[in-house]
Amino acid sequence: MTRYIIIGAGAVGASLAAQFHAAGLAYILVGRGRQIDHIAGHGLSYRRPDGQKTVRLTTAHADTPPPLRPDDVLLLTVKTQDAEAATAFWAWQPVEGGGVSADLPLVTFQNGLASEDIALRRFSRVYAASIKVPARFTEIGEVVVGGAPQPGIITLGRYPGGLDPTAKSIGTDLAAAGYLTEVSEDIRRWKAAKLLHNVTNVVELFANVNARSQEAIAALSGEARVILQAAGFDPAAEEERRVDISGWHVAENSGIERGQQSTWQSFARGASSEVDYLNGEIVRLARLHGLAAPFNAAFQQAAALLARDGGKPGTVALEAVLSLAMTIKG
Ligand SMILES: NC(=O)C1=CN([C@@H]2O[C@H](COP(=O)(O)OP(=O)(O)OC[C@H]3O[C@@H](n4cnc5c(N)ncnc54)[C@H](OP(=O)(O)O)[C@@H]3O)[C@@H](O)[C@H]2O)C=CC1
Ligand SMILES: CC(C)(CO)C(=O)C(=O)O
Repeated sequence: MTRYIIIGAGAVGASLAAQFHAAGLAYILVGRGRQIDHIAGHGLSYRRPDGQKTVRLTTAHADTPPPLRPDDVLLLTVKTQDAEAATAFWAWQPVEGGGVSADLPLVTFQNGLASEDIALRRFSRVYAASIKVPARFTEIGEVVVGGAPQPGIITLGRYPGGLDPTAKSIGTDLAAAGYLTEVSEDIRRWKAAKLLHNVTNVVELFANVNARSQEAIAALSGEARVILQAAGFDPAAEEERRVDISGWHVAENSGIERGQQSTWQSFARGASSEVDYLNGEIVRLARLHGLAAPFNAAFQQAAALLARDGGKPGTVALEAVLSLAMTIKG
């Protein structure tokens, strides 16, 4: 039986572990700091629209990784800025019976386009997942997932392209764990499509009036689409989905608040920022292709300064960032 090593015990990783636990799939949740100590000692408080449970998960601390087996699959659920260190560590662990973990399958769950290439530097079999899972981790020991009736939607494929029996088998297990799951031969298109949304996460960091917030969202996403297409990406369209998601929604009063997506959560927790891999990915592609991405560059810069100064969401005005965009040339 496949055993899943889930690396990162935050919003996505701890909720995956709770879903695997309920489905009877074999897994170990590996985390660090107070979060994994709390989950190991007291269980995970897991809130879903139908109620809250304390789940006693199988855990390990990142400093004392479990011995790996040949049938393990690694699920990378850290943020992109931690993917380099995490894959450097996890690639070279011994595997029972011989070999190193770089030959085990590894699935990247990050938003953005960077983590697959980071993983491919060391892992020979990389699978990418594009996930729409409204999850929240802002309090130690607690994770909320507001998707209903299923926790969320996962699209998965071999990176950079294709499908193989391992991708299909991971997809089957994710479906058994309750996710609306689809496998894709061209996962890069789904990752690019998701980035069109995630470049707008950054808007939630700034104090705004609603009208200007919509203007910022449209500018960031529109600019990202132009740059991605110029860089050769062909973002997938929602209508291409083969899995029926028409009944899926984010439940009211589920603990998932509008305007508090994953980037906001990191700033609220005082954790590091993923913005350089979201808006920064668009800026990087623009520069590679001789184009300008002033909106993504301005929001990237404003978010970086907020992080540098330890600022909380809502302490800088959105108008100031929109004005900065008008001054940026490249
Ligand atoms: N939250 C959401 O709703 C969604 C998130 N995503 C994406 O999923 C990815 C994960 O996000 P999310 O779950 O929100 O992130 P979180 O910050 O909630 O969780 C990541 C966890 O990984 C831990 N971590 C970092 N490095 C290591 C390591 N080397 N070993 C063990 N643990 C480690 C972090 O610890 P520490 O706190 O100490 O840094 C943190 O607890 C991101 O790319 C995000 O954009 C996608 C869709 C939805
Ligand atoms: C799925 C979604 C939109 C959840 O809010 C997300 O990607 C995020 O929080 O970054």
